[in-house]
Amino acid sequence: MSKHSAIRIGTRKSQLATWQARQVARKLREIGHETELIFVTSEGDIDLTTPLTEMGGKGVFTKALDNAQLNGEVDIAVHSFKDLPTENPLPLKVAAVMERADPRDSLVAPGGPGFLSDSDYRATIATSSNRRRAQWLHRYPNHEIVNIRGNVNTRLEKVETNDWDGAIFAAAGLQRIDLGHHISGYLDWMVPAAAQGAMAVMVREDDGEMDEIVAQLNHDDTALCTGIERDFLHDMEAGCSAPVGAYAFIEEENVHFKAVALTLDGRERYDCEERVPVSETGELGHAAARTLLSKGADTVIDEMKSD
Ligand SMILES: NCc1[nH]cc(CCC(=O)O)c1CC(=O)O
Repeated sequence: MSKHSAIRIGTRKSQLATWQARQVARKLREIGHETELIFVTSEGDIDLTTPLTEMGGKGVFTKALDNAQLNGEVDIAVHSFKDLPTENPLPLKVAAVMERADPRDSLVAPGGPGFLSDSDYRATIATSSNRRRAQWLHRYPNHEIVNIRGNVNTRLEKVETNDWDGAIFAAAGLQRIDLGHHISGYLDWMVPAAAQGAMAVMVREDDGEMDEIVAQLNHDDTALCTGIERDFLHDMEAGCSAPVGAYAFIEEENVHFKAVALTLDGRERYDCEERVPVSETGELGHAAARTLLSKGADTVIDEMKSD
C-alpha cells in the first residue's frame, strides 16, 4: 500500500461499532495516517429475532467483516474484543488492543432500581447473555429473565417500551454513544465478559506493513489483562455464549484476576480469585481454568454442550 492512500477501516454499521471505528481512525490520524470507514453488514445485525444462542453461535457478528478483510475490501477491522471467538482459523490476527473503557455491566431500569430492595418482588429482567442471566439469577433467584436482541440502541428502545423492570448492558457500550444517563446502577458484583469494554483491531496475517502501523495503537496493560481473560475463556472450552465471566486488572504491579462459571439457572456457581505479579502472569488464565474445572465447573460446560 502506498503511503498516500487512506487506510480502509471495516466496521459494522451500528452506532456503537461506528463510534469504535472512528476512535481507531482518530488514533491513526494522530500518528499520521489518513483513514476511510467501510460499512459491512453482519448476519447478527440483520436477523434480530433469533436468539443469539441459536444462531450458529461463534462469529455471527464477525464473519462478514472477516470476509471483507480476506477479500481485500478493507485493510483493517475494528471489533468489540469480547465478540471475537477465542479460536480463529483464518489468516487474520489482532494487531492492537485499544485501551479498555469501563468494563462493568450496568442496569437500565426505566422505573428506577428501587424494586431490587424488595426481596419478594418477582422482577423481569431482559438480557440475552447466559453469563448475565446466570449471575443475575444467582443473586435474585425469584426473578425472571427474558431474551432481548438487537444493537444497543434497539435494546434500549425495547426496555423503554416493554413492561420489564430492567435490562442489562455493558456500561462502555452506553457511555461511548452518550447514552450513559440511562444507567440506573453499575453491577459491581457481576463478573464481566472476557475483554468487555476493549476493542481489537485486526489485520491480515500477511500484511506486515499494516501490522506495524496498527501495533502502535496497542495498549499494553489492556492487552495483558484481556489476554489472560481470553486464555481462561478459551480453556473453559465454552465459547462466547457460556455462563462464564472473567476480569483482570493491574494494581501496583500485580494482576488481580476474577473468574466465575455458573449453571444457566444460576444455582451452581464456581469462583476463582487470584493476585499475581505482572511478570508471572504467563499461565494465569490457563491455570485459573484448570482450577475452576477441577472444582466442578466442568459440569457447567457439559450442561452447555448438551444443550
Ligand atoms: N454483545 C454485544 C456487545 N458487544 C460489545 C458491547 C459493548 C461494548 C463492550 O462490551 O466492549 C455489546 C453490547 C452489550 O454487551 O451490552
